Amino acid sequence: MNFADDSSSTEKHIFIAARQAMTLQQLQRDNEQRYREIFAAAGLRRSHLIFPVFVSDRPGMIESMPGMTVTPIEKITQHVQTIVDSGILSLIVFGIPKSRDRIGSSAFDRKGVVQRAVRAIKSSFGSSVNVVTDICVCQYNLSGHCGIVASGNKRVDNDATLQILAQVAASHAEAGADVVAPSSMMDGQVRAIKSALVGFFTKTMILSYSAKHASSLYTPFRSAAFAKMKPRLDKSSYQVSYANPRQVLLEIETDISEGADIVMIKPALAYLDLVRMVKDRFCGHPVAVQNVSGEYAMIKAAAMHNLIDEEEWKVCSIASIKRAGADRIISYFALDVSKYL
Ligand SMILES: NCc1[nH]cc(CCC(=O)O)c1CC(=O)O
Repeated sequence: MNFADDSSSTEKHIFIAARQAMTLQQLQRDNEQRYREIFAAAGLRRSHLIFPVFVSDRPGMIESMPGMTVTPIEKITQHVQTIVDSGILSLIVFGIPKSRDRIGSSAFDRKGVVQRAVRAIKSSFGSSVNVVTDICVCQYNLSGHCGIVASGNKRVDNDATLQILAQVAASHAEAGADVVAPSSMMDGQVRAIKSALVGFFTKTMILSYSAKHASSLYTPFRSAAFAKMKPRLDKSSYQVSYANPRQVLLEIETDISEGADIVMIKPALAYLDLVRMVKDRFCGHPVAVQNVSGEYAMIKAAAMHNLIDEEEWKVCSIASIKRAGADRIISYFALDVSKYL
């Protein structure tokens, strides 16, 4: 085509539009290539990723986490199929029960929401899907704390909670969970769960949320899971302080000695030095990292305001978690980024 001054302006516009379209396509291809290279350089594979699944009897969108949904039990198989189709074969199940009581008894009910979901997933997918379940009572009890609050005072009763956590873990293992993941930060939680599993569910692994820091970054999760309750509960009496990295090492050491197959550090991004430290100190013991709801929401919110490039930050943050040494990464972005792997 000749674009000397005498050519019509329509022709010029068509040419410019075509060039822009090509550039965009090209740009997308270049970016895709760049994201693939970032992941390859970090050594990330799909098998490192674990995708979170919220199950409930009441479905819905999660307002605080745009793009995330709560899946009703009857649609769980369909939902897991989309995850499997993306090549992600591990998921972690979070339950949102219908009702709460003082001790969180729906958490260990054989017909509880997580137990039913795990049975459904396992009966459709068998061993081709690796199912991790979150073991805690905060979604199930009246206080919203991760332990049972003794009647009469406001304190979490660590030892009374251990028995309940053991029951929850056994009920999940019985339903078919491959990995149980205690997230309540009660002292002795791994030992209590191990003794409930031993002799019955010998293949069930324990992924302990060993170093779960007290953080406002769980707020979007809590807004989803705690409905009308205060999403900003102070859990600092049992979760780790950011000011105390030595405590992280002690928690990890204790959990490994109690039998944790995998230990976890969370949140992810401001804690990656600890991941490396733990990998080095504990002879490469498997470490998982949870890229939490607030980390997801920060990227989503900034991108919605056109302040950052969402795709680039999903990719770079996940790559950095891998580079720090994480063997497993639980992330709400897992499904989105799987196309670059
Ligand atoms: N104890 C349950 C649990 N398991 C994981 C998260 C947070 C996960 C996230 O923010 O993505 C929580 C909430 C909490 O501790 O208050």
